[in-house]
Amino acid sequence: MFKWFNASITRKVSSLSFVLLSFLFVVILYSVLKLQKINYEMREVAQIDVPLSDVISQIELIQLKQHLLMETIRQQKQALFDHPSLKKKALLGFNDYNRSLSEQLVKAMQVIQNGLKRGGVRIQVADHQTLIKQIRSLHIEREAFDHLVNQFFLHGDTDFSLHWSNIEKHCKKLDTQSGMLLKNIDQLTLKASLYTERQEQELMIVNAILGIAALFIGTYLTLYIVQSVRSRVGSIRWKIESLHRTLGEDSDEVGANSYQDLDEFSVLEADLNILTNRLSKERSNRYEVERQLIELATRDKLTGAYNRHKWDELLKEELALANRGGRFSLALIDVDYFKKINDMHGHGVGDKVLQFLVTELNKLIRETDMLFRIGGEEFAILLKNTGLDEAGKLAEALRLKVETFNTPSLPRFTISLGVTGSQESDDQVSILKRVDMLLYKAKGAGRNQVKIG
Ligand SMILES: Nc1nc2c(ncn2[C@@H]2O[C@H](COP(=O)(O)OP(=O)(O)OP(=O)(O)O)[C@@H](O)[C@H]2O)c(=O)[nH]1
Repeated sequence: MFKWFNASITRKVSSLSFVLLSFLFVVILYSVLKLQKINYEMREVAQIDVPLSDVISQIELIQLKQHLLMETIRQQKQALFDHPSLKKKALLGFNDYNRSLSEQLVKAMQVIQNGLKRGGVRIQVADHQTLIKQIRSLHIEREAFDHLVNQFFLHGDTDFSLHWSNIEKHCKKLDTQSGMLLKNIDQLTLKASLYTERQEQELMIVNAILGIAALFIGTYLTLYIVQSVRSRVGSIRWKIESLHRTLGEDSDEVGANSYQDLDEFSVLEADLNILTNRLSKERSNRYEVERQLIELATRDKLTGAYNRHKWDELLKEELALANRGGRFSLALIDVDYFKKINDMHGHGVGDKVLQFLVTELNKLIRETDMLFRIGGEEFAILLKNTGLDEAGKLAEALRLKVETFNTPSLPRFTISLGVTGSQESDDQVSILKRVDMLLYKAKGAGRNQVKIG
């Protein structure tokens, strides 16, 4: 039982259905067996007790007729023998009585014997057997009475009183015996119907008990499952709400009253949908923030060019690739007389010059080339997979572009460039030293120049 409480909802529902179906099965099985039994008993009542009841009423009628006949003879006395028509009528009445009683007794005997033979008598077999004995003895008495009646009609005219008193005595005896037989048959019929009634009541009580037990168990288990589903759904919803609170704003979307028409699982589904949407929004926001942080960490604030940190990192990577057979070129760029620009036009204008320079350089370089600000007014371009000639041409184009630009809001200026290509066994120090030297040479040669080497 303890294990059951910890089982999954599916197992609980299955076991609940199993218990209820078992109950139903027991109720059906019990009802079928009991109804079969009742059916047999009803058949017994129909095949034995009903015909016997018919015999009872017939015998009662025969006896009534017989009493009337006896009363008539009692009044006629000796005169019976004086009138042949009266005698004949009386004789016919006795014969009819004898024949009818005999017929009914035979009929009763056959009904009981047939019932016993077919196994139809299931209730009070012994009582039925006693009935057979009583019928037999009544038969014997009836035959004896028949004999007395014959004697009466042969010798009654000579000694009416003697013969008639014998008939009266025997008739009473017959009355008593048939009365007892009728009473026994009556009781037996009553007992059989009471017994059948008891069986029906028993069936109803047992079915009611089983039904109530099934209802009780079913209701209890259903309530338990409903309660546990509701409490689990409630607990999951509470966790979702706390998660929303942890995430911050928008938490009022959960637990809204607009769920009134939905069931628990639909509400939970709706909550989860909101949470999923929120989490995916949060994830995209996080990616965006991360992207911005990376940008901030790798870009120069003033010009937007890559910063010194990124420069060191990428230069190292390119050197490693070059050492495995790749190639790249470097251009080192410095604004000529930048101090003078600052001094003459102010630091703000100097900043704008730097921003303008970066914008223009970015327009000319390729997508794979990268522009870095590596000092105050000093920049570098990393030209991936580019030979020295090509890099030299690009440097010259850059120099020319700057020299010839004409923007009214900015003072004119020039740049000097040193350009070198990656060489075997180059490292960070050697390549930087070489390109720095070239830039120095360009400066030394009068500035606004490109030195390649
Ligand atoms: N406006 C501005 N000026 C800067 C910035 N960073 C450095 N500088 C200035 O750039 C100037 C560099 O001057 P120098 O090193 O003498 O070089 P130069 O005047 O360009 O002379 P040459 O390089 O020899 O042609 C300094 O005055 C710095 O203050 C910056 O972010 N904005």
